[in-house]
Amino acid sequence: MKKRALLSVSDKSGILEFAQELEKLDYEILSTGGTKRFLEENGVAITAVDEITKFPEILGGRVKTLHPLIHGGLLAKHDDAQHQSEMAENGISPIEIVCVNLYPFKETISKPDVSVDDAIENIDIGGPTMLRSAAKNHAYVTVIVDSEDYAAVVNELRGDTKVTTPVTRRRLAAKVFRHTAAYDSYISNYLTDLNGEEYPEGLTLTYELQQPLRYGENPHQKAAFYRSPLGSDFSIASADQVHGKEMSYNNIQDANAALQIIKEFKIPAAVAVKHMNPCGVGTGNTIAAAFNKAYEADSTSIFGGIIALNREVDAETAAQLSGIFLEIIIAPAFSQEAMEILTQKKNIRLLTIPFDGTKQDKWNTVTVEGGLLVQQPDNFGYDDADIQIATARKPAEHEMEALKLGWNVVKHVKSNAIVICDADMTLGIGAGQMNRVGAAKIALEQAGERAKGAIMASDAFFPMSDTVEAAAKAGIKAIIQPGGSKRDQESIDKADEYGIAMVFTGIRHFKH
Ligand SMILES: NC(=O)c1ncn([C@@H]2O[C@H](COP(=O)(O)O)[C@@H](O)[C@H]2O)c1NC=O
Repeated sequence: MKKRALLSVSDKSGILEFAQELEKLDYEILSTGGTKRFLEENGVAITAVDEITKFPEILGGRVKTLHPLIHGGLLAKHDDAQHQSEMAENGISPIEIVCVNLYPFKETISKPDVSVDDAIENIDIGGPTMLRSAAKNHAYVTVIVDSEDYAAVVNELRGDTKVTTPVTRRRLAAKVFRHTAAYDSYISNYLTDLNGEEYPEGLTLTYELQQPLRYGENPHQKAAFYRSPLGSDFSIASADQVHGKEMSYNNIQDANAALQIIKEFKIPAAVAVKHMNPCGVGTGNTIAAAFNKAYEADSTSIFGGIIALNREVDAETAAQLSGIFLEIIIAPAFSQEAMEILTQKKNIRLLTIPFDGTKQDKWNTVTVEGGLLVQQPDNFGYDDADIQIATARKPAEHEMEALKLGWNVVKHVKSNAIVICDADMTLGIGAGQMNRVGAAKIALEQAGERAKGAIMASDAFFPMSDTVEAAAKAGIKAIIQPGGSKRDQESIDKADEYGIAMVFTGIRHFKH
């Protein structure tokens, strides 16, 4: 009796060649409606599954292969006497190879106007059932869920033993269970979202390997990058690397940080990042002017930095960029001339990102040892409606512009965070300090003389008036901060004493 292979696929790519190889290897091929039609049209002889089950495909395809004559053939142990006698009694023959890919549920729910009915109809039931049966019985059955595996299986079947190896069968079975687990997680997350359930009793997250990395944060740490298939489409995971060395773990983190900052700006802007903190942010009428400001903001720290720009990089900007040692440049596009200039540097990584992406991650996650924290992304930007003027003096118009810039940047600086800036560039950034006045001193020292007439932004309220005092002494003219301290009045009095304008946003932007 011929060995049997059951092929039932939604995505038909590569299936014809695979079926032809199986035919050559003398397999009988069983198939469901659409797969059968496709293969027969291309000259492959097929036995219909319903010829075996003597039961038609019903309910618009909801029931095709869910039958003991199929699942008995998939689940029977080939060397178990009891199984073999039950098979014979019930007229069941073994199926040695199963090749199934599933209804495109993920692709269906990714369509913007998908209906619930359409989504439900794209939940595959018979396919995962066959995959799971075959994968459980991988001691005897070869199961394939990914067309990438067709060639490897054919190679083994062509070998001397004419069978796949136990290691291959186990590898393919593990892949199946990963695949069906991910498939179920898309379905459960979709239904959970429809019901608006926020914190279900379990969280099933699915990621796909983007790339193994040479190492992690340090060379002795192994690492890889996984992407969220239904996640943000304006992200480092959706970047296209057009030039340069392979991205590293730290590059990915830094590039992500740079992107989150650049997203705050509609006007031409440039952001330089080091160790996940901005070291310079500039805006201007052109992208070259914006980059120039970001460079001037801190021409020391930018060395070895990661740059994100929100306009196409032109030749003028490329010429400026190429004068500095940079790790990465991210932009919506690079002009041809810019590419010619920048690609002269072999190692620099050039990334394009679709800045018109509209999908956002619904949750941010971070691991702690033994667990996972989830929270909404911090999507609050500067909003005039939040602003309350706390001091006698109101900010002047140009100070207000600077306050907006400072507020948009300080949100992305590790807490405790202080930013000194004017209306189109940062002048000093104090990041990750254990006390607020310490962050202020770092930022003010870096700004130096440039602090005179500039503004200060603070990611959280001032617990006492010492930061206002330090700001005043350096010549700061306006401050933006959330407010909300029991001792706000002391800071307000201090600002009034020095004629500083201070505004409260009511929103805190801690970043750990
Ligand atoms: N209902 C069943 O018994 C069943 N058996 C196989 N399928 C799926 O039907 C698809 C192939 O269908 P066709 O060969 O008719 O194009 C495959 O994605 C397969 O996973 C089924 N469909 C859905 O549940």
